[in-house]
Amino acid sequence: MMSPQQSSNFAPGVHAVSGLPPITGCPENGPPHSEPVMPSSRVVSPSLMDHDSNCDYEAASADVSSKFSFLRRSLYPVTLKFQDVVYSIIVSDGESSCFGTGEPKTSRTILNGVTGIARPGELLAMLGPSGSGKTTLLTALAGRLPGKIAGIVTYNGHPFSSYVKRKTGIVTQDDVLYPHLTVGETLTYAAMLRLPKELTGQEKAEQAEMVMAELGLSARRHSMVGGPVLRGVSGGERKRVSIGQELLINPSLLFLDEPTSGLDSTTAQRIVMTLRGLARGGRTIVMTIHQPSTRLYQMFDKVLVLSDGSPIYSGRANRAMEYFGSIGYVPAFNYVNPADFLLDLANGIRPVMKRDNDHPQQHDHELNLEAARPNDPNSIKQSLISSFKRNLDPALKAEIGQNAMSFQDGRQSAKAWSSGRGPRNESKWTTTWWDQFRVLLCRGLKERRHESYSGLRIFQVLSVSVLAGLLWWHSDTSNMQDQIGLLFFYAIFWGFFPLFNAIFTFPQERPILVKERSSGMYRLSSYYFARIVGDLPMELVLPTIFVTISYWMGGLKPSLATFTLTLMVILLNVLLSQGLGLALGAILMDVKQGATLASVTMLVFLLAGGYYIQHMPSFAAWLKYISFSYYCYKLLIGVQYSKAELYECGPGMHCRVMDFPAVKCLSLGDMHWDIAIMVIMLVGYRFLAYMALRMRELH
Ligand SMILES: Nc1ncnc2c1ncn2[C@@H]1O[C@H](COP(=O)(O)OP(=O)(O)OP(=O)(O)O)[C@@H](O)[C@H]1O
Repeated sequence: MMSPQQSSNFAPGVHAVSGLPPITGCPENGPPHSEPVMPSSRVVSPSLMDHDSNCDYEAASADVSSKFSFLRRSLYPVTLKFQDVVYSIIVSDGESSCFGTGEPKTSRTILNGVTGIARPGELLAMLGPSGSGKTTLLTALAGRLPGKIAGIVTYNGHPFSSYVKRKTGIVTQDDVLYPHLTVGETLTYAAMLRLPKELTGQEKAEQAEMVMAELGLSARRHSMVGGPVLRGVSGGERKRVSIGQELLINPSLLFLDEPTSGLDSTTAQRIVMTLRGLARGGRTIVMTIHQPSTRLYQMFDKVLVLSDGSPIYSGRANRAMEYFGSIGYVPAFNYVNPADFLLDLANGIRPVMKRDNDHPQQHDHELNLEAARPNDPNSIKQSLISSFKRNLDPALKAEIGQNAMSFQDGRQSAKAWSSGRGPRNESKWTTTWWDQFRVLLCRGLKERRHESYSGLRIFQVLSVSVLAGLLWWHSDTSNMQDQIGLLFFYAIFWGFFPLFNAIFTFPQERPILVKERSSGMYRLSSYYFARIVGDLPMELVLPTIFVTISYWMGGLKPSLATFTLTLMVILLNVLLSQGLGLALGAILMDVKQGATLASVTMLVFLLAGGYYIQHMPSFAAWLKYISFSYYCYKLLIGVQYSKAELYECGPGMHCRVMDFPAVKCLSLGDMHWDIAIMVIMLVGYRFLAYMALRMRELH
């Protein structure tokens, strides 16, 4: 256990002076804490510890570690311990009716009694077949699992806290990055958001530069990151960008979910080498990996092997083979990849017995033992799980037992940590609200520049405006119905268009928002305001172009004041419908559902807008009061025609516009009320969108 006092031995200032744990060269230069962990020393003697196999990598790791020395400043080494971690979920058992009602729910255990320890300077790899629970365990240890876990997980003897959260980096399996930003922009914006406000912008940019240089990304500084549909940098480079984003904060604990998947072996090796170097700098690094090569395996300090959510081994990587040998599982060949061997065991595949020609009697004895052992995969797994439980190192048990006590005692101190009175007395946010807003606004504008100024969008608006101008070419009051039709078209077109654009906003941004918010990068409010302010230019420029073209071509009142007021009403309508789109997107968080609901809503608003149906039955008349198109349409007519305005209602006859049937039924009154209602809707929809985002975060 490490008390706060003890752990303060690693306090940043002291650490900066004392430097990193020494890297002295092979064979002594193992991780700083190199005592054996598990399985029991009864099974594998500590004297069997073998550093030689790691020899080649130590020098390289030392090299990488020294490269990253610029990150030492605020390092706060963390010992991660976890004991008997159990995690279950409730699932429907699949025997439901085709309507999906009344599905029986059952509990499924994903993790079952997982125990282990990772100390500063160590690289712990979690191995296991697909679906064995590696990602779930990693997410749980990183404090990001939504449900409750049973068991004990401590960080320097304390439970998870907001302080630990800020010292923790997590790199997910899928790279969650903005595809249209360059590598340089991605890392620089991350630095601006994640590094403390005490550093100047220049210093933060320099930090991003250094991370780029050390991860070999400098040459790709100006390349787009790309994604599934947009070709950008390579998969390995993208992975390094993701790692770089976490390195910027100099995490004491770094979790990586399959950082090498999909990469060639050389790139994978380079990445693991980098991670090992980072670990040697005093960090605790935990990663999951599917099928490491022998070379990769040799770089791990510790491994934890999971089989169906239960551990079959947790301890030093270079002792795993001896451990399994000591409980009777020996590979058939001398030169087997340990990872392949462990994965076979985790899958319940018993290794073929190796024939020992020098000791045939011994071999026969082993064959007899072998015959007595279970053969089917489930029994083999069960036998391995039980062996692991039996052979847990007593020293570790005692150590974690102490931890359990400190966990109880630590509740108070955990509170102090999370309330900001922690070891470094830091506030919850590293940057101010305004800085977050500013950086997020700039980043959003850069990311969406292609979308905002896309030729296709501009072409769409230009072509519709010219078409409308031609269709309504110089319409005048002799064709009142046509002219009113143009005003209604404005209300509808500028209701649909922004609504459908806005619906995609939050469902599309959700993965990045979740990732960045869970790293405590910024407040939700600063993100939200940056997003809506960032959308403004394009939301306002396009309708302005549209109205300017179609208004004058369409022969509406040739008065600058009327034109300006018309434009204002349309811009208000645009902001309102955008707000509704944001709210629908945030509530449903699903593009398909959002688009369906939006089309139904807009159809209702269109029909209840006052143009098509002038005499609605009283039981449905209320619909028009919730339709913002109705208020917009009323305002456009109120702005266009004065009370005394006349139109040609027959050959040589003039009537009051206010008596025109389609206008009369709108019962135009004081326009201030319509404006007030639209403004209330505008604020209400946006507030609703914000609240929906907040609620989503809680679930
Ligand atoms: N929220 C969930 N709902 C349903 N099943 C879940 C959930 N979370 C995890 N599981 C299940 O738990 C098991 C472990 O999942 P996990 O992603 O941790 O495995 P893994 O070892 O990381 O797999 P892989 O190597 O394929 O990524 C899987 O069978 C998965 O389907």
